[in-house]
Amino acid sequence: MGNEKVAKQTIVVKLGTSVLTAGQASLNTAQMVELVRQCAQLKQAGHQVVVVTSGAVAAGRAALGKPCGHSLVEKQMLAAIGQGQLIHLWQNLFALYGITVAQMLLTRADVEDRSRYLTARDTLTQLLAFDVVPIINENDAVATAEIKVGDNDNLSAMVAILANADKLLLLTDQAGLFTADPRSNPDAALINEVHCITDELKSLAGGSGTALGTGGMATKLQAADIATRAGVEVLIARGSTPNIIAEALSGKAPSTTFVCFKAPVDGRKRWLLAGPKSSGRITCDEGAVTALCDKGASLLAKGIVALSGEFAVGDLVSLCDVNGREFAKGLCRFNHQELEQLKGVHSREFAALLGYIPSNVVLHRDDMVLLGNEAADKPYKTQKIS
Ligand SMILES: Nc1ncnc2c1ncn2[C@@H]1O[C@H](COP(=O)(O)OP(=O)(O)O)[C@@H](O)[C@H]1O
Ligand SMILES: N[C@@H](CCC(=O)OP(=O)(O)O)C(=O)O
Repeated sequence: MGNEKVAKQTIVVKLGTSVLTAGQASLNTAQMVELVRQCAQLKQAGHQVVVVTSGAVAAGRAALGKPCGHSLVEKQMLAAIGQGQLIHLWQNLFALYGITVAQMLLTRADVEDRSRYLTARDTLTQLLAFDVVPIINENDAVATAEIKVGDNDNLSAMVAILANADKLLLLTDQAGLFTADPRSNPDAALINEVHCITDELKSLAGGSGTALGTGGMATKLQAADIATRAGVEVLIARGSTPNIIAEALSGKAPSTTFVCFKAPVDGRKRWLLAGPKSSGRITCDEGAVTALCDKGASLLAKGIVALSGEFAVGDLVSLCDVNGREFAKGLCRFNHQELEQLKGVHSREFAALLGYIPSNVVLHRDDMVLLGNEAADKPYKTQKIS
């Protein structure tokens, strides 16, 4: 950080199991001490820090000392054992720097529901205002399949949106995203800058190469996709590199930066990006895509070509062009049965077809967020690292 004046930023630091265990079966305290020192340095430089921590399952496994953790319920039990140990450790380590920490355990349900999202956001904001470092993990012990995020990469993107963060730093056991998994491809090149998360890029990202990690690079790309769309810059870097937090943020260490071209979105539109899952898909004709993307219009039934999925009034749906590219999402004012009758139809015919007119538009502009994922000519740049 040096002594140079930097604008105060909110930085979310996600610490994967791979970093916290340094490749061993239990938490590596020396590594955690070093990461806390670096977070304290960030705060010293005037930034706000939020930590998204993995490692509860690893800590629980070591504490129990019996072979287990293959089934979901066993993993949940291990997380319940390990979470207490994990937060206790963070609390003691941050206390060495006079920093108070707070624990927040979240599931998808906490961000899906708008009022719960606002509560989590307000708590987080309040903690930061009081100079506390929030330490966040998924509430694994109670996270059923329906409500779990499932991996801390996606969770950290949601947290970055909740915290209105400037940057999300994903620290892992690799220097970033490579053109192939470096564990099995030693010639793989580091991708140092990503401009657009394309299907080609997604195909380069494999799962976790270890028994303890969840999701590998695939979930880190999903996280980068969500966070950059909300205006948060995302970096992936190796957590064990000396002074990595400052070095990655200043662009001095090898890393992958997901450049954010989108202006930050506000309020409800941030929640639309972080919170609800899409329940259906609406395919729009070319005219509708242009009207929505370039002219600030709302979606009319006339521009709908096809639909899929089952959704109720107020559910989140994805809007796609005729090539299947998702370009927006938002809250639909009709259910799927109604829309099946109304697609391609002018609103003046709604009353005759339905017997009532719930709304003249299918998706109002205010309830919609554009994803801005135009195909880029050069989606990424690679770099040789020694
Ligand atoms: N294209 C890729 N570039 C870098 N790492 C990759 C790639 N594909 C898969 N991986 C794997 O992703 C792993 C990191 O993810 P993960 O194990 O989930 O770590 P963490 O616990 O830090 O979230 C790496 O150890 C690597 O084996
Ligand atoms: N919530 C889990 C971690 C889940 C997860 O995504 O792990 P990782 O891929 O190591 O970041 C735990 O605390 O063990």
